[in-house]
Amino acid sequence: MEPKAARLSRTVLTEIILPADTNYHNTVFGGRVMQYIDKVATIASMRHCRKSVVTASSDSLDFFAPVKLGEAIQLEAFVTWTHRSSMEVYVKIESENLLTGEKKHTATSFLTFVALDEVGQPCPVPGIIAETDEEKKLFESAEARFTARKLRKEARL
Ligand SMILES: CC(=O)SCCNC(=O)CCNC(=O)[C@H](O)C(C)(C)COP(=O)(O)OP(=O)(O)OC[C@H]1O[C@@H](n2cnc3c(N)ncnc32)[C@H](O)[C@@H]1OP(=O)(O)O
Repeated sequence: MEPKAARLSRTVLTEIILPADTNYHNTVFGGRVMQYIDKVATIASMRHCRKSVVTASSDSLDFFAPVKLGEAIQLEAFVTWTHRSSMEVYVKIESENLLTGEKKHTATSFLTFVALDEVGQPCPVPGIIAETDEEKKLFESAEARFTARKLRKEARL
């Protein structure tokens, strides 16, 4: 199977934060951000493998700054690395004050998706070609994160 460029999986999701998305601080619910993350990362992983996928795991989600009511939230995702059937997806999240244009780095997350065949079994996915400095840095460090996840899974059994 031919490897594919990471850029081909790049996916951007932009939303405006409305009252129904907020907590009593008038900032976005963490759970809503997690929903957006899963959505954008699902699309990125499906763009890479062109198969059905499931979310296998989500690593730690680090919030650096809140997103306020009326601001835009933008999530950018791409596949950083693959193993046999699994794909690591990196998601970078920014907020934007739509009146001033000020942008803030809000959160980052790593998730793992697994491609499934027609009978729901994990199936092979293409490798990744990392081109930009960011893609190369994440590609080179991905195997260590994969190993850490495996150890975490084994420790849970
Ligand atoms: C679309 C949605 O809404 S998804 C909703 C939420 N997600 C789900 O319901 C998924 C539930 N989990 C599952 O279906 C299964 O555990 C699967 C498909 C993720 C893995 O199935 P398993 O029987 O464990 O398969 P297997 O041991 O062969 O592993 C398959 C791959 O999954 C990876 N994997 C399995 N569990 C995890 C995990 N917790 N974290 C990261 N990767 C994992 C393995 O490393 C392996 O990767 P590789 O093929 O690249 O080496």
